[in-house]
Amino acid sequence: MSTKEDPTPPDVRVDEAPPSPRRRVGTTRRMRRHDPEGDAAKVAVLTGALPWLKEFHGNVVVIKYGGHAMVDEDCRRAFADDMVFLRTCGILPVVVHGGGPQISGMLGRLGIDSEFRGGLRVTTEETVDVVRMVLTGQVTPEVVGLINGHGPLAVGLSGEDGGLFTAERTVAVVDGEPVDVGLVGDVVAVDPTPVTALLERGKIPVVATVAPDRDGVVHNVNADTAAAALAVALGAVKLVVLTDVEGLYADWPDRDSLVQQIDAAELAEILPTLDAGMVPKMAACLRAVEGGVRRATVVDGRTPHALLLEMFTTEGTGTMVVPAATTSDDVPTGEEPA
Ligand SMILES: Nc1ncnc2c1ncn2[C@@H]1O[C@H](COP(=O)(O)OP(=O)(O)O)[C@@H](O)[C@H]1O
Ligand SMILES: CC(=O)N[C@@H](CCC(=O)OP(=O)(O)O)C(=O)O
Repeated sequence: MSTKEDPTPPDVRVDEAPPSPRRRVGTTRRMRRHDPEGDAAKVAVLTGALPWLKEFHGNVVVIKYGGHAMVDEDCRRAFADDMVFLRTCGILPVVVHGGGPQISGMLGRLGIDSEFRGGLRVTTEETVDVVRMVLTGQVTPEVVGLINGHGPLAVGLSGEDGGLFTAERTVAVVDGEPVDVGLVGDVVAVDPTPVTALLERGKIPVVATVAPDRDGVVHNVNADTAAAALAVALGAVKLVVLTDVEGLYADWPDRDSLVQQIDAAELAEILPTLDAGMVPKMAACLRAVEGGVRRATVVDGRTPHALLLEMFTTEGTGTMVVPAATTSDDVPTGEEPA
């Protein structure tokens, strides 16, 4: 059966083409198969998203966009679409990007080795120059450009701009022992004004995570760490960390041990046992929920639109960190935006 109103021919998927004007040229009327089950499924997806749209509307969501999640072209485009989707729905996305592989690539081209201890890059004065150059000169403009393919929405800034972040030199923890990793900082103060000013103007802030200490010395800040600090300072309802793995595996690398949900107390307990790569990420999720962010999730950035699936379905995807002693499933709170 066909409907005379529908402009789409049977071999064209509805989501592949924008609506076109109804064409009635000669006998070539565009038709589509009647598909009640398919239509019902689409309606269920859309209506299922409603409580989540209400939950997030008018609220800040911080998205940490990891360097490994930026590599694939389709995923990059999907990421930009998702940011614009959120903004168009009246949600306030703030992007904090990484760029670890991109920094390592540049260091390699310059003949400088990359070394990580406890998940943090050992950072000399020479290294921090390269980190700053790659993050603010290469990765930020690329992410901004991707989003701005949709229109002039994204604006790039770094922890050095407008006093956004103040860093303090930190140490890595390896086998329970503190290890000096050089000019690596933790965020000890956030002035969110540069970000909130952009949000008030309808923009999407895109943040690079180099930051000065109190003496103005620039430090290399892990992007997961910075995203958590910013999410807390902005009173975000959610932190979403896009990475190159499905989520947290309790027994890495056993693929059957993917953790769907974990509370802050349980996470604090297993944190010291995790492999180095995952430590800054899970420590960041813990910091976020302990700082008042309702949910922090680690999502597979290699799957296009995993972020939408995570945010707008009750089943979600990836690993969700919830405040301690949260026993209920993830359901919309029904609270009004802050
Ligand atoms: N328990 C674990 N669960 C999931 N991934 C882990 C775990 N332990 C170590 N990893 C590694 O951590 C990586 C993610 O960290 P990282 O490479 O720093 O990501 P990003 O660049 O997104 O910040 C995964 O690709 C995986 O190889
Ligand atoms: C101190 C430290 O390790 N800084 C990171 C900053 C970039 C980052 O965090 O990038 P991803 O999110 O892609 O890993 C680094 O130099 O690689």
